[in-house]
Amino acid sequence: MGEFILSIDQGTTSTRAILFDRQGKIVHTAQREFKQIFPHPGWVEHNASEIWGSVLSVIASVLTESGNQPESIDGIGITNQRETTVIWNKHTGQPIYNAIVWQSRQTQQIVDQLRNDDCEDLIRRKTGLQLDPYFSGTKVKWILDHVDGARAQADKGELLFGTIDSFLIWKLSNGKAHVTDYSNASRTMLFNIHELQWDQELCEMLDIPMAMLPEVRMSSEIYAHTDASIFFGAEVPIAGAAGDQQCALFGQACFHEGMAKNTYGTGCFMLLNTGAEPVQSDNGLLTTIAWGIDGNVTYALEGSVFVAGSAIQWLRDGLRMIQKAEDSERYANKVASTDGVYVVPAFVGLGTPYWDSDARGAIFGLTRGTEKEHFIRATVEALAYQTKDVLLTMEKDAQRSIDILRVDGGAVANEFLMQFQSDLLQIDVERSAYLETTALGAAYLAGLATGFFESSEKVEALWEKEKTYSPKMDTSTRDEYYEGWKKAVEATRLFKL
Ligand SMILES: Nc1ncnc2c1ncn2[C@@H]1O[C@H](COP(=O)(O)OP(=O)(O)O)[C@@H](O)[C@H]1O
Ligand SMILES: O=P(O)(O)OC[C@H](O)CO
Repeated sequence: MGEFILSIDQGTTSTRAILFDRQGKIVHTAQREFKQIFPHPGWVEHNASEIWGSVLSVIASVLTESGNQPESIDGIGITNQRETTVIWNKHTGQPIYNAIVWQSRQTQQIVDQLRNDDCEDLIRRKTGLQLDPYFSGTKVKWILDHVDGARAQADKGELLFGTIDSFLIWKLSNGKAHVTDYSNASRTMLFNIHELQWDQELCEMLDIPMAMLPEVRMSSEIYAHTDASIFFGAEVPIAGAAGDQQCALFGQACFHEGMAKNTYGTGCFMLLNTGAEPVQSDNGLLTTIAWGIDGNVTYALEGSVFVAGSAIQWLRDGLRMIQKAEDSERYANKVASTDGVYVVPAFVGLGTPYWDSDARGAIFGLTRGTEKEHFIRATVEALAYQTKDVLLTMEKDAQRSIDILRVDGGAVANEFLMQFQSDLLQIDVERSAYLETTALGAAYLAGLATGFFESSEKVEALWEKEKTYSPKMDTSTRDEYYEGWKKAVEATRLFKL
């Protein structure tokens, strides 16, 4: 048995490789950013070959920098930015187009057509998802429709589709396994989450040959071994995979019905474990699969905010108001409030509960006295307001109150944000001792399959809280702030070009 589990966390902005020990502690991390491609306004793409290169490079770095051999790895867990769509040639392994990223809006027309054809209800019933360009199905169709010769190749069975997990497992195993897990399949808009299989009617609706689709497996099982020629001479079991938000739920040990977490990364994603039964949402939440383990599937309700940490990146890279993401906290703390300024970062539309893909970002409440500090504070606060929108919806749909929120992701380093979040929600916000809960979740999934981790009970006992933020703001101020936010969102949605 090896000494470590290797987690590969393939996120929207960077790829990480992390070695975990038996206590779930990080032994070493390597990270690499890759290019964000914006071919047109609202489109977001990645070069899938560059992503594959980044994966190999972080694996090499984590091993060499920590002085470990590939043989010391007991198993590999993969977690990924979800919905992002790759189509590759099964003979050459070459992607036929850039990966279309989950945030991208280039399939809006396909979505509009499906809406006109009255498919929205059917899609929601079968997949638990909203009809939106966010999900993989319309992205697959777009690539097949737009890349010269792609449809003919697909019909001949020469092309494979996968979310990033699937692509990486195929690459690492040198084409031996074309698989995905239940959590990732549930984000494609092609998977029937009740029957637990690809849905022929949806595939026909989108003109997608089913032969392109990966086999759907448990989130914790050995899918294949790495090919020695690729994995530095070793054949290591690839033993776990799940979408990054589901992995964060697992890494936060939210194993029981009613437990919730919110991850503040590029976007913000709140997931509530709803147990063995799917809960249908009437208010714009997604019904999704959390994971499949030991032959059983667990469901979750999810609220998705498209722009969260990326709004902070926009302050840094687009507006050049800050030099580093962490500067946002210092500036936010320099003023006592935003003085009535609201930033609604609807850069790629609005997700839960609005699902308004035509909305675009807006700023309200500017006066001659507005300073950079107010603007920055309002942008940070927007992460918390969007989270409140989601939490209120979740409480309504799940018909239960959420009394504690476990949080993780890059932006939870921001103490101002955490306190403001607790104030706005009037509940305790618990920051996990492990900020890399996504990668940890993937490590647990892989380690449970190989026997590296003994049981989910043992894993649950490893969870540790680093800090609790409790509400301090008086309720009238909180209500006044939130009312202002709701007006700002309403006004944002009225403005359409
Ligand atoms: N101190 C901070 N305050 C606010 N946002 C932050 C801070 N540190 C990092 N971020 C944001 O967190 C995001 C990175 O988080 P991460 O969990 O690594 O995201 P992802 O997995 O989506 O790539 C970036 O968008 C960054 O702007
Ligand atoms: O890369 P992240 O962490 O922002 O996660 C992206 C989500 O999986 C998109 O659904």
